[in-house]
Amino acid sequence: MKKVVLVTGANSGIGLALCERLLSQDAQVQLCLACRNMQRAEAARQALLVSHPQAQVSLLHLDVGNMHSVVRAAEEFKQKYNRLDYLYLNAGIMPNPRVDLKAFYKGLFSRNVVHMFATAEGILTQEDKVTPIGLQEVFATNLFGHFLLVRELEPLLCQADHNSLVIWTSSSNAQRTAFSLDDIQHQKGHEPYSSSKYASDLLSFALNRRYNSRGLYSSVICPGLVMTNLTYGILPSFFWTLIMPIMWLIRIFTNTFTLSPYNGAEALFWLFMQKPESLDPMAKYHSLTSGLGNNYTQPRKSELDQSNVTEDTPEGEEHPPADSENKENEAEEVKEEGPKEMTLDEWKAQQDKDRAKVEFNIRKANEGTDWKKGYVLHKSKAEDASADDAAGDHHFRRPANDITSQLEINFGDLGRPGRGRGGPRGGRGGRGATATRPPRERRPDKDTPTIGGSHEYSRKRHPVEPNIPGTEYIVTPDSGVW
Ligand SMILES: NC(=O)C1=CN([C@@H]2O[C@H](COP(=O)(O)OP(=O)(O)OC[C@H]3O[C@@H](n4cnc5c(N)ncnc54)[C@H](OP(=O)(O)O)[C@@H]3O)[C@@H](O)[C@H]2O)C=CC1
Ligand SMILES: CC(C)CCC[C@@H](C)[C@H]1CC[C@H]2C3=C(CC[C@]12C)[C@@]1(C)CCC(=O)[C@@H](C)[C@@H]1CC3
Repeated sequence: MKKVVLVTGANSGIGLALCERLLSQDAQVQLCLACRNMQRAEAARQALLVSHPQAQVSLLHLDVGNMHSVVRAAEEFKQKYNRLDYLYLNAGIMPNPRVDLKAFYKGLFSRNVVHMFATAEGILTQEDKVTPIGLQEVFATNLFGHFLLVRELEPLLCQADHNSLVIWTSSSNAQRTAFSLDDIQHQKGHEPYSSSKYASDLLSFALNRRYNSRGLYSSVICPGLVMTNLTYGILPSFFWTLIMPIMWLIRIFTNTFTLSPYNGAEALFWLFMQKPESLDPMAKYHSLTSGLGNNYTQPRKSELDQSNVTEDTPEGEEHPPADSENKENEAEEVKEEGPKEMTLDEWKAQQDKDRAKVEFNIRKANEGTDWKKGYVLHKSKAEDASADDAAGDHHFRRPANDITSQLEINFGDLGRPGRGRGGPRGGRGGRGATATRPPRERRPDKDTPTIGGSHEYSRKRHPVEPNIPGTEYIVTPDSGVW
């Protein structure tokens, strides 16, 4: 069966490099480039066809920051394809970035210098703006549009005969301190990028909890520091070229300086070759490049749980390069971690120790929430057919200082036009779920009848009550999300 892969933000940078690598790996793959600018998209398609003339590459017009566009694009995609194996949520923006030179200079002479270069923590700010429907642009683009896309493509992602993987291009810049449930779109602060990336990590965790039983898995990656249009927005490209020797030098100390889009796409590409059910829902998969230029992927404990962090950062579980060219990874390079990093194995061991504490920390999602402060992102006329995600809950051990326990993520079902969920049922076999994943169970089909063309968007923010039938995407400052 030919795999169908959808990549957002595929016309440049890491997204385009990923497409190139996917086609080199699997000539049969059906690739769909989802881009907001069709000229740039066509140029990317042509570039891919030069090196892979037989490739099946289609274009999809998608402005992921525009919710109308997302719904339209999803409909178009569903008309064209009847499956979706990999959904790469890669498009992202960092508008008007500024480096705080004072903090940078201070960081240079502190013991956190490597951590600073790996994460840009505390030295990078942005100026955000508001979209026509009243969302913050960074959150709309990096998070909401992608989440809506997942929901709209649910019938293709949740099919009985195969598992699917949603992959978020997150960042090591995702910081818990930048995210607040009291300011869910980071309207008040100056780190919307970091905040939105942290929120995508949270959302990926929630998607796993909700959807693993239906064959949909979600992972987050960090591509490292990569020279793309995004970084050329921070410093001009000639400056980056000028300091490239310094960057190579820094790479000896931090393997997060992947620098080229090819290297940055390593973890995205590596995930393409994994069984979705074998992945760790709490890990962030990092593209890393050693001082000698070798690529590899390493899962690290995500920022979702930063409690119990030690100063020492021994080497973590490390995966070999996804391509055959790079054969050796150096052991010494993993010492570069900053003080907040912890390897996955170390973290798992720590979590096992703290399990009793963890269980005390779980509280009801709805506790103490003020639903009057919520507002509707997207309304549909569909009935909310018992959006109960409790079934999968106990399979996911919650982190010790679990912020996800404070989130209510409303996964009210969308009414589905036409095809409906499922496909041929049963008969997969062979793929055993791992200890970190719930066993896949088929639920009775809860879809409501066709509602084609019935999506409505609220231009105003309406206060809402929780779980109102027919209300789909809810943002509440206190209780979370959608
Ligand atoms: N470069 C880096 O060092 C790092 C990047 N990342 C993440 O990697 C991802 C890819 O970025 P990168 O390749 O670096 O940068 P690029 O700017 O090269 O790529 C971003 C892509 O996203 C697209 N995009 C932006 N906004 C929208 C939108 N509203 N609708 C549809 N597409 C959109 C861009 O399209 P267009 O060409 O039309 O603008 C472009 O194709 C981002 O999510 C970024 O946050 C994470 C960590 C580090
Ligand atoms: C001499 C130098 C190399 C000067 C560069 C200083 C800064 C401009 C960079 C230091 C760390 C970099 C960094 C990012 C941007 C540029 C720096 C702040 C990112 C925030 C880019 C986007 C991401 O998502 C992160 C993973 C990057 C982390 C490191």
